[in-house]
Amino acid sequence: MKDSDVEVPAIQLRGVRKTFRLSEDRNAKTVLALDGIDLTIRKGEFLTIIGPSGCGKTTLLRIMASLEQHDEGEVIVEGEPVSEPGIRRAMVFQTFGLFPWKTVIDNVTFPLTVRKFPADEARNTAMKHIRRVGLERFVDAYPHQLSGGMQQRVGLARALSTGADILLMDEPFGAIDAQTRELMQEELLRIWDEERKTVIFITHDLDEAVLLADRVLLMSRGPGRVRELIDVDLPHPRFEYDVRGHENFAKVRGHIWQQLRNDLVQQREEEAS
Ligand SMILES: Nc1ncnc2c1ncn2[C@@H]1O[C@H](COP(=O)(O)OP(=O)(O)OP(=O)(O)O)[C@@H](O)[C@H]1O
Repeated sequence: MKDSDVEVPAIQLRGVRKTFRLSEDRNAKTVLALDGIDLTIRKGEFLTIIGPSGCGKTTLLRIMASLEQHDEGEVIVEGEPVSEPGIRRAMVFQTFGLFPWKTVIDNVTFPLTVRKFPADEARNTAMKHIRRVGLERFVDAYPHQLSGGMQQRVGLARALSTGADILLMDEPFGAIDAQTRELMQEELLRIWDEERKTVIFITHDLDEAVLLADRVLLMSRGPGRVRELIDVDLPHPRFEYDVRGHENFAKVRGHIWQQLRNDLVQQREEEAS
């Protein structure tokens, strides 16, 4: 086998450690948010991240996006060590991250305009993705005129428009009502099925973590570490098939819940003592 036959992973983390200082003061208290994270994410993989509140999920994702600097270790994107945000990675935030003073089309074209795309090309690319998420009737609307689910569709269209092949999603459906959330999950799975982008997706929702993922990264209670990587053996395309009724769904869900529950019980006991 030649070296070129070996697929380069989308993202590799080696020994990543991150400490936060709670104020500018050199003697201020510190929080160890992540410790010794080793992780390889395959190209085209859908990885969900779940773990107790405060275990470092967002910090980990922001480090993968180079929006946060790590203290130790290496972040390698498509074979290259990185320290700054780049066009191969796009973030989608829980709070949508839209400019309230810009229309839908201007929000979606924004990252392309910043990169000096010709106006026509930026608009055509943006329109293609706005159509894809079903918002063509709302191109001239402002974010406050849209529901939460629609605003998150704009966030998704913007991330897709950048052409990034790695989507870093921080609880993107966390602020959306339960039914819209199911629709958004279907839409995301459909897009993923068509384009096979690498998706790294934080969630607090156990069902969502299992439903969407090829693999679930279960993190341990702070300082954040990789507790377990769990393969999800469920058929595709999942949006056309009710995987919630599949025996593997219950098995994987039950296993993750057991681990999370242990962490929560332990935390309660420590707080009480
Ligand atoms: N800018 C910051 N300054 C100081 N401490 C921080 C900062 N950002 C995160 N932390 C701390 O780092 C730890 C990990 O935080 P992080 O937000 O990554 O966790 P999380 O798993 O995403 O949490 P949640 O599930 O509640 O969203 C927490 O103890 C948090 O208080």
